[in-house]
Amino acid sequence: MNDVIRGVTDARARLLLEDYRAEDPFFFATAEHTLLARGCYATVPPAGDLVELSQVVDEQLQAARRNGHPNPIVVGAVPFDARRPACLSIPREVSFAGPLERGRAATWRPERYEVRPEPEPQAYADAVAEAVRRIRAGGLTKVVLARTLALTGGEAVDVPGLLERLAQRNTHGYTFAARLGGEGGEGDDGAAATLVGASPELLVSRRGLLVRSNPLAGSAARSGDAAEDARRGQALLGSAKDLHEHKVVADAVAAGLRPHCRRLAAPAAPALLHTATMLHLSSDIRGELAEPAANTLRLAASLHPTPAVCGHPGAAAFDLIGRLDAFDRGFYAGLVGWCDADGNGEWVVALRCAEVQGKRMRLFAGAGIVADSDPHSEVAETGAKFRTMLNAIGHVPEGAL
Ligand SMILES: C=C(O[C@@H]1C=C(C(=O)O)C=C[C@H]1O)C(=O)O
Repeated sequence: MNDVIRGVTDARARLLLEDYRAEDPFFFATAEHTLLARGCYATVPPAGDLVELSQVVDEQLQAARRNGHPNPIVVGAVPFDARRPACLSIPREVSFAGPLERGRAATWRPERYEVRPEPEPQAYADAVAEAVRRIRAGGLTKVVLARTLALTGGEAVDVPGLLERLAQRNTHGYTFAARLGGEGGEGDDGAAATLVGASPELLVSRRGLLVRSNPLAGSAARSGDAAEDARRGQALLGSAKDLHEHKVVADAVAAGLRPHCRRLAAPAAPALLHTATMLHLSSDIRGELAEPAANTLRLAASLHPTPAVCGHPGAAAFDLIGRLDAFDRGFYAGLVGWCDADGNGEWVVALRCAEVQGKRMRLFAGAGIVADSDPHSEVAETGAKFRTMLNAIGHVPEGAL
């Protein structure tokens, strides 16, 4: 078997992106490196929850190493409801390279899609209004509600092309493509689904004893004009509603990591993070792990789902999402990433993404709801969050989404 395992190779990031094919299990690009995984050495069996899954993953990685795999890593995606089966595997070969440079705008002929909001924007606004009523009645302080756009094209979506355009436009984020095989991954047309996106949000990374998380919450759409964006950024940094929405998340992440750490540093106030389409309040939280250090997926288990995608308190928010979200989140707002046999890795929150299957694509976007949220602003915010994917598809919607 060793002759088919190439292990870590050094390759230029652009070549990895050009090499990615729709049947590959995993592609992942960050501001620091690019990773392409090929083939399947082993699939990770399901586990009861994320803590158990982190143990199963570690056992599989140690076994692969004992059996001679030169560089076993686990790659893939975990659903929002982490008790449901994840889609994780150890690939046969993995290539790492440096970061991708921002690409030239490639010329391509955008596909035409029929676009259907699910639920309708007004139904989403009604769900937000209901969440605001429940928050004001007490029992919870924040819940994240989401909606989707269902797109149908004339032919199968060109996943490598879509990934390339996402990666070129989002070099500061985390661009990914994770093949969703097995349960839930095969649709009626027989094609396997792929989760494709460009997330701005790092759930957790570990390198040696260094741990990092970068929770986001509190958002504004970018305008296309630098002066106007500066004004919106200042407004966001001064907004009591958004600062509250953010603090709930930053505090929960610090509390989740602290028991694993010897030292932990969290900023007193958030900074602004710019994506190609959005502005977010961002907290860069860093720590040094206590030994024996937990592996990255175990750290993720202490954080997921954060109030950035669920709410606070977590159990009440999770329950309310089940009642008010009009669709099944599947892998949206779950985890995407990788980890190695030494416990290092990176898991990002599966946001600004779509599940692509044959001719169909489902885009997802959510927003944090607090006591003084306005339903129509949340429709606009989720509409703006769809732009990451819509821009990469080349779809210019007529009117508001
Ligand atoms: C839920 C999403 O985004 C999350 C929610 C945010 C907010 O409510 O301000 C900001 C960033 C993300 O943590 C999404 O993009 O779908």
